[in-house]
Amino acid sequence: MDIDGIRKRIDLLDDVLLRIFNERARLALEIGHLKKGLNLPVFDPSREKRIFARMKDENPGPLDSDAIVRLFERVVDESRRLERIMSHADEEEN
Ligand SMILES: O=C(O)C(=O)C[C@]1(C(=O)O)C=C[C@@H](O)C=C1
Repeated sequence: MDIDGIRKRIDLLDDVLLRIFNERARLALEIGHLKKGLNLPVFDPSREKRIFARMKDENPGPLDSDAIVRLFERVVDESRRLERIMSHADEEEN
């Protein structure tokens, strides 16, 4: 396949990633609301460790374990950020 053909396939995958990143973020926000109601902290390091360990175990490559962990750290970091923004916005409303 030529470069344009491969780029079209990458664009399609990027569309899927975009949808999935946002769907994941929405679920993290739901957890954020529940945690707020239960007075639990946003940051759950043991849960994050389990996510990274599971993704390393399931990783088929060619990305190596370090790359997978870096990517998921980024994703989870953004969920945490969103949960905190939502939590502060709730506080300002009340
Ligand atoms: O599972 C949670 O407790 C979440 O808040 C979601 C999430 C995630 O993005 O997966 C985000 C922050 C936590 O530190 C752990 C995991």
